[in-house]
Amino acid sequence: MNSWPPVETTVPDRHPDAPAPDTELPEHYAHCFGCGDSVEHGLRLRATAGEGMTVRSRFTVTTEHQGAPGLAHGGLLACAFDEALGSAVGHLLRRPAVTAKLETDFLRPVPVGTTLVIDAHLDGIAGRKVYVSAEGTVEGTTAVRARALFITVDLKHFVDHGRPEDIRRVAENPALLGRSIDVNP
Ligand SMILES: CCCCCCCCCCCCCCCC(=O)SCCNC(=O)CCNC(=O)[C@H](O)C(C)(C)COP(=O)(O)OP(=O)(O)OC[C@H]1O[C@@H](n2cnc3c(N)ncnc32)[C@H](O)[C@@H]1OP(=O)(O)O
Repeated sequence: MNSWPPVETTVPDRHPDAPAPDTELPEHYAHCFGCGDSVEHGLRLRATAGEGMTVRSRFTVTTEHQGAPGLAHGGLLACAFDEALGSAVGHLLRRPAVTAKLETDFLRPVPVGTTLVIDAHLDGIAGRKVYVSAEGTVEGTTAVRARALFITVDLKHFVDHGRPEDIRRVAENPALLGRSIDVNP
């Protein structure tokens, strides 16, 4: 295994306004495939702030998430980790960030009907680069591990690159962003 983080980093402080440990975290966008309740067959991850620089997420695999018969699709497992890792970065640092790199190790298949518990840890920060890793267990056995690089961005990133009609819908109804993101900070 290569050393991690791959560059010199500092361990960031938890933002003073980060949710307290044991706080259930809200969906960050109603139409997010990872956490949004409005997405019929989305992953609907649920997350809880942990101690220190950690967040625990849970993904229950349904029949809509299959790759092979009865087993979760690997791409959707990667998506669950993207969401879980991004949630840790966003909530603990209280800064918008996007995934630049995501790597996953699939150690065991994840069956339909099981709940993958994803423990994400913010490992280090170097300028705008945020390094974060996670382990996913099913009934106590490690099934997937992931590491990612997130880059912090301004809210302008989403305005500049998002589809205008979706941006307009959010501007008209900020509740679509749940309670996570203050659009007028
Ligand atoms: C507000 C409060 C929040 C509250 C709480 C909210 C909760 C919220 C939960 C959200 C949960 C969502 C979880 C899903 C998150 C997605 O799915 S995000 C969607 C997928 N990702 C994307 O669309 C990103 C697409 N890429 C980009 O837009 C641009 O490439 C980036 C990432 C913004 C970087 O571009 P840039 O700003 O021009 O910066 P750039 O100089 O290229 O890179 C910066 C540094 O990163 C390095 N870098 C960039 N890419 C890479 C790479 N792939 N590999 C290695 N190094 C890289 C560069 O080398 C550079 O390093 P240094 O020179 O500084 O040493």
